[in-house]
Amino acid sequence: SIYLINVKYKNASKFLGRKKRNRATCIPVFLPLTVLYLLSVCRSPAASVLQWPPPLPPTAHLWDPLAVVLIVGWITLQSFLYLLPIGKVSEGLVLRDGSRLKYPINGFHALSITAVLLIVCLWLGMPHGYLFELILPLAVCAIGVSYLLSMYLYIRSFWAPQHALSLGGNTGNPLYDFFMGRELNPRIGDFDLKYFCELRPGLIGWVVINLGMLMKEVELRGSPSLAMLLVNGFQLLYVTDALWNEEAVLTTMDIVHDGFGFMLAFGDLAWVPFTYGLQAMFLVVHPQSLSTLGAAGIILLNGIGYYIFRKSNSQKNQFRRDPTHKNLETIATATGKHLLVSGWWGFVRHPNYLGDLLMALAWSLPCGMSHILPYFYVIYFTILLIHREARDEKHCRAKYGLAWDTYCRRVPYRIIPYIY
Ligand SMILES: NC(=O)C1=CN([C@@H]2O[C@H](COP(=O)(O)OP(=O)(O)OC[C@H]3O[C@@H](n4cnc5c(N)ncnc54)[C@H](OP(=O)(O)O)[C@@H]3O)[C@@H](O)[C@H]2O)C=CC1
Ligand SMILES: CC(C)=CCC[C@@H](C)[C@H]1CC=C2C3=C(CC[C@@]21C)[C@@]1(C)CC[C@H](O)C(C)(C)[C@@H]1CC3
Repeated sequence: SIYLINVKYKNASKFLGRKKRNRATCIPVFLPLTVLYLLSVCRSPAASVLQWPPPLPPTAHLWDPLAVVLIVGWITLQSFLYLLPIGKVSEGLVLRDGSRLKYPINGFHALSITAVLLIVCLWLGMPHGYLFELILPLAVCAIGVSYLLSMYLYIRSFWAPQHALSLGGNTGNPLYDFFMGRELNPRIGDFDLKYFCELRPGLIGWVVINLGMLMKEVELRGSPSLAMLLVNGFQLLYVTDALWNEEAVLTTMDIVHDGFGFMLAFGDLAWVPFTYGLQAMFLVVHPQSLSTLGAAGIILLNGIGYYIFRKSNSQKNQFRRDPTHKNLETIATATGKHLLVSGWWGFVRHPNYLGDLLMALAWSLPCGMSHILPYFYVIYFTILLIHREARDEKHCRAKYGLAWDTYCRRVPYRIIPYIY
């Protein structure tokens, strides 16, 4: 059947829609430009995405050798921390050839050591707020690294055995495959490139950049604003949670199904660190005053979102690791696996997405209602999760057949109860 799957995907390029091909050609150009555009608009006084002409920076502002040193140094530091023999080692899901890969679970250690190093550097007088000035060259450099990495990944995939290739990124159409990623789990020795990029340099880099924006605000106004503290606190909680629960990432779609290509390399190394924290950068140039009551409401919203996100993700992970763990109602599927139909997964079909979206909204609200730009993350994330939900639904219907249809009848709403 694996042979048939491979034949099917070899022929797929013939049938790959023109729309999909065009999208795969445009996105590697369009998305990096979007990052630079958003950063430039965010720093401009008007911060309006509709202003014409757009506030494009002169090319000289896009390049700084210091940015190259910082990005290369940062990735080297995170690689070194990844390789430290601390924490446990966990096994991923069973692969098509029946084997299971081993992954180090030391992300939280990496975050803690990075935090200590950062505190020492700040204590020694490092001007961390300078990240605000350097943000465009840093983004350009991170985009460059993600291009180089994706090209390396694409080329090396031709030496990978058939069973190590992803199904979705193996169509024979070079641009589409470059974008989606041909190889599923590219490794250099034991170093897993996809797993490393997904959780380390970009995710930790995101909160380090946020801290830089907070320091810049202190430089400009003497102390951090309540809005800035909330944005930094919420996003730090999100990143800490991801690294504390690092093992759970081994069962996400990206690790299990998706190849490692431009989409994930760029997403992990450039998109996440430079667009997920736009709110903090916005606050440096556009300070907001926030009432105590307003702040309390936003903290409550983030708390509810986080509770739903964490509880639902943990419930599914525990259930997948030990199906007898709790007395939850389930339905049997032909694969031998069960689907939860009670608890969080009986509330909506993607309770974890609902929690994530509530948090996303709470990250933007401290920036006030005057601009759309700080709401970029909520808008993008809603689109991403709707698309992701549809993709997952397709996978699950193909895998579980009638049992999935029964689940959908029992739990009719996808993400938001009574709405979607
Ligand atoms: N901040 C960001 O940029 C992003 C964050 N995320 C977050 O990452 C997390 C993981 O998301 P993602 O990987 O997309 O998907 P999920 O963690 O929701 O996993 C979907 C899988 O869960 C299993 N499943 C679905 N329904 C049930 C059920 N009723 N009972 C038991 N198992 C079920 C199925 O896999 P199987 O049956 O094979 O186990 C399905 O393929 C989410 O919290 C999401 O919000 C995701 C993308 C981007
Ligand atoms: C526009 C573009 C290039 C999109 C690429 C999508 C990626 C940015 C996201 C796909 C899935 C992701 C996940 C996280 C970060 C964003 C990407 C890489 C994640 C690591 C964030 C923290 C969460 O707790 C998580 C571990 C569940 C999550 C996993 C998926």
